[in-house]
Amino acid sequence: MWRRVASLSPLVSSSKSRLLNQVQVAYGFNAWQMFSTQVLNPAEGGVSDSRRTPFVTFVLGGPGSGKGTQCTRIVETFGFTHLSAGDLLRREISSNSENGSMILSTIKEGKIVPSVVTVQLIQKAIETSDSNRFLIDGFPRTEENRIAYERVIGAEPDIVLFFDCPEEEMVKRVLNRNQGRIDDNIDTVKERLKVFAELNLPVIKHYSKKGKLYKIDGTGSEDEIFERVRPVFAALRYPVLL
Ligand SMILES: Nc1ncnc2c1ncn2[C@@H]1O[C@H](COP(=O)(O)OP(=O)(O)OP(=O)(O)O)[C@@H](O)[C@H]1O
Ligand SMILES: Nc1ccn([C@@H]2O[C@H](COP(=O)(O)O)[C@@H](O)[C@H]2O)c(=O)n1
Ligand SMILES: [Mg+2]
Repeated sequence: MWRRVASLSPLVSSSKSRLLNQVQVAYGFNAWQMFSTQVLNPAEGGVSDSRRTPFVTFVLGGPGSGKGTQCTRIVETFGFTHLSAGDLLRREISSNSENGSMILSTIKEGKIVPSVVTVQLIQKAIETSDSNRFLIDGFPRTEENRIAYERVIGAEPDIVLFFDCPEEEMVKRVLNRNQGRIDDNIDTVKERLKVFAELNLPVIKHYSKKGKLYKIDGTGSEDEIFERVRPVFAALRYPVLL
């Protein structure tokens, strides 16, 4: 089960990552399936068939549309694990990783970090988590992000939330955020809005065509918005860890 993943030693855990990478490079294979059936074989006390893939929700919307705020509410009410792509990237900057300076300048400019970096961070966060239901916030930002994730993880998201909010309101929220983010300034926000329209809207359209998209009106108070989100999760059936 997923619990076993978290209890693996760092050594075994990184061997598992290497194995998944080798498998996907060599065979373009569904990495989750390989992991479940061969590394965590149910016969050896591993994950059961019904729970072998986590339930994944992508949470999308423009800068300041309220993704992070609503994810916190979903976590409190429905027990999901929140993975913010932006937070994972900011953590890389703070930990002085080899990609830190590239990530910093990309975020400052409001551009998109190469998928290979972001997908690897998400993959690691999922694999080292105890949870089997995730909110992946602020990802995928581009078609390149989406395709890289689906290739590496070997699965599509189960559902996609899109917080639809007018630009004027998003700019107001970002400029009032006051959390010391280097990208919360008018020049970067303008660029982020442009990037959102050009690169993220096609991803949203893709999932809409697939029938996976839940478009939520992102205006009004946080409570009002959450009351629009609640029925989406209340109606879901997802695996429960025993
Ligand atoms: N419904 C709302 N009304 C007013 N302010 C809000 C609302 N929802 C969130 N905010 C505030 O707006 C700011 C941006 O919200 P949040 O960080 O959740 O957006 P986000 O979509 O995650 O943005 P980003 O993509 O920049 O990370 C925060 O300061 C938050 O407290
Ligand atoms: N998939 C992603 C997500 C984020 N970024 C970069 O981080 C910035 C902040 O992201 P938030 O979700 O916290 O708003 C974003 O503007 C990008 O520069 C990314 O490259 N790829
Ligand atoms: Mg956010």
